[in-house]
Amino acid sequence: MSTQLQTTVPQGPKGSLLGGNLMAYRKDPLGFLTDLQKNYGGVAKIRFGPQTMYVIYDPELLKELLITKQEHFIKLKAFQEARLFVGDGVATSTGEKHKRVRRLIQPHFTKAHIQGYAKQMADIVERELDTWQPGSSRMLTDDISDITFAIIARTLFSLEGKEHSRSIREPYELINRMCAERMRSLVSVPLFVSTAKNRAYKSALAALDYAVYEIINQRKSNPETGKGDLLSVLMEARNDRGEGMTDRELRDELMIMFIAGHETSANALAWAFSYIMRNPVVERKLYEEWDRVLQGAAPTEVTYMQLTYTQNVLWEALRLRSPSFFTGRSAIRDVEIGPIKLKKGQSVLFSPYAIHHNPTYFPSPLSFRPERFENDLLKRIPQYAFIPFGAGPRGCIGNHFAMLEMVIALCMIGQRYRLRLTPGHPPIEMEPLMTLRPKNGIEVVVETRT
Ligand code: HEM
Repeated sequence: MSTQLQTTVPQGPKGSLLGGNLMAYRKDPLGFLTDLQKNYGGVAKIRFGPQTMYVIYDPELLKELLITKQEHFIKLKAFQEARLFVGDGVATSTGEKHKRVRRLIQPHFTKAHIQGYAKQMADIVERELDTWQPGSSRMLTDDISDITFAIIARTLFSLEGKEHSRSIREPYELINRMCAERMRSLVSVPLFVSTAKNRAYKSALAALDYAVYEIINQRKSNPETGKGDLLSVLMEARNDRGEGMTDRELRDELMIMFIAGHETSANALAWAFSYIMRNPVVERKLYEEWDRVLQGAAPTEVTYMQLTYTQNVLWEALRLRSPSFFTGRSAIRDVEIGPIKLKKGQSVLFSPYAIHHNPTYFPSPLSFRPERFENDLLKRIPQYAFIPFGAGPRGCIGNHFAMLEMVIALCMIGQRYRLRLTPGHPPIEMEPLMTLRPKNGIEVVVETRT
């Protein structure tokens, strides 16, 4: 496998006459993206229908794409499909609009600011755990999504209670599935055509809109609630002409925060537990660290720093099961990335999932070994060889937030309960939708930790 900056003209698998490589991708997206790296090295050329694209694995080429030449690109055109429901918020917008909103919300995501959320995060986890009964079985994936959703709702938007979680997460389930399906199709039936699927999709979209506009309207009638939170910052912001955001713009920013902010962390945590439950040695080391560092207390922004093994467990779960398993960029003008000569409009994909399976940087890539992150692994491998949160000006704004909440939730669940897969649980398979989630969820039996 190539680890040098690739200079030869990119090659790729031969596909079918009409669809190119799309069928192979649709059949097994993760296998397809991983095999390309094995077979073609640092960059591969593929074709989805009429569109020729490139998939980058080489860390140096990634640096060009995401950092040094990033101004020549916008977010992947295929994500237009996601725009139907997330709209034009910070994760999908381009140019000046993106820069303005990112600048506006960035202060809420600095390490220093995030630390102030630790107590609220811990309170939310505690409240959830109080409802768990030892000996009962639970759908862990749902519980964790409830926790990460409640954390976003409380810390960024000062919202309490579970009704927001239900009113947003339920319609999102269907939208997530359909959106992923539509993104993988060469041709989707336009939404204005009244098919049963389209009707279900549109009604889920309407439910999602209703829930988010309700939150905005409630805040408008009670502007004093949540002073200084992200919602108030968005509502008080004014552009150069002194104009505030429209309701639609507010809706788009809230939607992206709810979706990007809860699902990714929930999946990463669920994957982490799936590995811990199957690795008694890892579990013992975690217990040892929690007992030593926390001595029964909830993690805080201070003890977080000392929970290094816990962080490594999460890094390793993020490596093996990167929730954001693929993403990409589309060129807004002709541009070269290493050996790739891109025409305006052409797209480049990259897959954190596949990149993290490169044995050059991660020997025995399929093994769950948190210890590999010890002794500053991330300083010993190329900078863009490990990118669960992406990189550059379009990299994840919530990376510190996510790490803090995941450490807090992992510790607090594990301090109180030992989780076991329910007897006869089927193997946990991966389901690559908008993010990489455990297919059919993970059901566990909750045992009191002795
Ligand atoms: C384990 C958890 C998370 C993972 C793995 C993750 C991963 C990512 C990745 C890979 C990107 C960049 C996509 C690209 O380059 O095309 C991204 C962007 C983004 N993430 Fe996260 N994320 C996580 C948690 C969060 C949280 C907690 C929030 C908010 C509280 C958040 C908000 C965002 C936003 C707004 C963007 C778009 C940034 C922009 O385009 O300027 N993420 N995330």
